[in-house]
Amino acid sequence: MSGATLEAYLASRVATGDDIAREVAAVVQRLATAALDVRKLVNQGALGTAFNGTRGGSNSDGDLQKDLDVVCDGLFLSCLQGAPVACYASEELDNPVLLDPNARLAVAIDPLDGSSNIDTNVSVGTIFSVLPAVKGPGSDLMQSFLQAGNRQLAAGFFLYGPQTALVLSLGKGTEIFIFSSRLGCFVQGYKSVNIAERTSEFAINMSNYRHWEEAVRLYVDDCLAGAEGPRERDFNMRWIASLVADTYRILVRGGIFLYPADGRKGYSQGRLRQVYEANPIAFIVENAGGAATTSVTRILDLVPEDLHQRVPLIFGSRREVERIARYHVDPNMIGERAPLFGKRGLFRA
Ligand SMILES: O=P(O)(O)OC[C@H]1O[C@](O)(COP(=O)(O)O)[C@@H](O)[C@@H]1O
Ligand SMILES: [Mg+2]
Ligand SMILES: [Mg+2]
Repeated sequence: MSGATLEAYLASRVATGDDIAREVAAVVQRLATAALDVRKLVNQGALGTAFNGTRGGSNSDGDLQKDLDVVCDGLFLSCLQGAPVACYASEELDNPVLLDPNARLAVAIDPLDGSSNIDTNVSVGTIFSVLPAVKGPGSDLMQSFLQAGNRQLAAGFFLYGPQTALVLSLGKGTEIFIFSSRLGCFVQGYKSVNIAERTSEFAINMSNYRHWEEAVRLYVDDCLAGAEGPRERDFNMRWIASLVADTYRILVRGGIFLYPADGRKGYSQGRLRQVYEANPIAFIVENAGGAATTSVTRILDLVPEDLHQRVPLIFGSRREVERIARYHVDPNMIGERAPLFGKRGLFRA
């Protein structure tokens, strides 16, 4: 269904779905409307009022909050007033907010992902996850967000880049919509996304090399060794430091992304947050034929214990994700490099 507007796409999905599908579609529409307001703010750059400031505050994760982080959070929260959403959780808020106690959905958001990049005019985005709200005696708002990612009903992200895009999965495939300023709405830009199984491109923040565990270092060493190494081909590297932009690239041309745990203080579980970053990205990636793990465990099977919990995140081309798992569990992939070089060749992807 390439070329369909977001509205037509959602209507076609609602026609074959149930009531909850209709409610999810309504939420996506509202988020899309708020995203266009965010797009305007991002486009204004330093000429706008919400752009350059930092409130001097930090969110519950200790990250410095930019004014734009907080403004975007407010826009998404207010667009969900009156929507079929029971509760809202955000990177920028310590605790979830109650919206409609009778509603059946919960929405978790990273209102502005990659916000450390906004001053440098690099693409940033908004990541969202839609879950069934947990109801019942004794349940509190937090429980709706402490569900495994495999319970998600929908996930997506908006990318405010050279094109404003919406990447969306309702659980059967992943679609990319691009904002058409001519039509004033999102229009499907590609046929359903399918991440190439194999890749020769990796994305990782190389400056953390000395902090990684050995398995990650060896994997990257083997990529860097290129045609002369055990992979017998050259690898390219990209790191935008904006999860949404790195994910978009991988969806469009394949690749592998790693934000592993490392030895720095506060990074024993990596950097990215499970509920509103890793889970929605993993849902999108799996629905596009890729894989997402902590290195060995599937992200979508993990039950978060805390709203702002971090998790190591590795995702992208399926064969490459599987290969990285082997560096963590297969002794033949680790150990003395020289004698095992030939042996590791047995595992060439
Ligand atoms: O600066 P680092 O350590 O490379 O981390 C970059 C990562 O941090 C993030 O910016 C974290 O997201 P926020 O900007 O929402 O805090 C990701 O988008 C990106 O992948
Ligand atoms: Mg983020
Ligand atoms: Mg953010």
